[in-house]
Amino acid sequence: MTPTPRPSPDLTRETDPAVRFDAVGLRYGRGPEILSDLSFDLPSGSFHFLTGPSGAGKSSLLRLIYRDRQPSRGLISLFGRDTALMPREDLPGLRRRIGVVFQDFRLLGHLSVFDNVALPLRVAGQARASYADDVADLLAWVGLGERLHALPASLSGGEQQRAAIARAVISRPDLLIADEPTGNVDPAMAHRLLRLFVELNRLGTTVLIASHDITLVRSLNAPVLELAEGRLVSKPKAA
Ligand SMILES: Nc1ncnc2c1ncn2[C@@H]1O[C@H](COP(=O)(O)OP(=O)(O)OP(=O)(O)O)[C@@H](O)[C@H]1O
Repeated sequence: MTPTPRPSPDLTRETDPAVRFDAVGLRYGRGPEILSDLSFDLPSGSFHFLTGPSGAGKSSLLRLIYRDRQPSRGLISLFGRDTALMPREDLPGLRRRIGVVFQDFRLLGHLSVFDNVALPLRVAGQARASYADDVADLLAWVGLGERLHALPASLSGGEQQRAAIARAVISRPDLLIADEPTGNVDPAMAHRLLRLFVELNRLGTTVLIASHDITLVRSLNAPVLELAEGRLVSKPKAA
């Protein structure tokens, strides 16, 4: 992957974890608590998997990290800052530091694959000439070199997923969170995408990958956060 500049000034102290959950709980509306007593750190520069059966709360935990939801109780810090105390106007800057691969991809339907992937760089104010080659190279790497000008609706599910991954990693975010990022691709492509995440991590990005593909999870010797019925049943000793 071709390095591109980080999108925002990094005010994080080296000792701050990228993510800290302290006794976090979440309920949707008046429903039951679907995440309970979550306490863990993702140290800056670490690589973790998040596993658990369907419905265990993986997507909900990721939603809390990118602040799509606020916890019903407990504290969440990102890059050393308590998110509950963060002014609303700081939220876009925070989100620019986080690359997200959504389970439903969320590509913009009116933009080409190229323009979807280039979006984080455009938003960060970079000129097209400075990123065009990087975007094309990355898309070729994920097997979409022939689909640069296609609209998302004309892509298969696996192709959309790969475009979504390319968009999440293109700006080398400080933190990458990915929700079942290999759910729609064959095993060979899944391992290729995993290599991309490992390379991104090697370049300094903190990575959290939610997956219930145990074969994939075991293919790396990375620490695992395991959820069952909304509780962490195992977490790495250092966390
Ligand atoms: N918007 C919502 N409103 C109410 N309940 C929700 C909402 N989203 C998720 N839930 C409930 O929260 C629980 C956890 O769901 P979540 O999608 O986080 O699990 P998951 O581990 O990601 O599952 P999967 O692997 O199937 O994606 C489930 O019981 C689900 O029904």
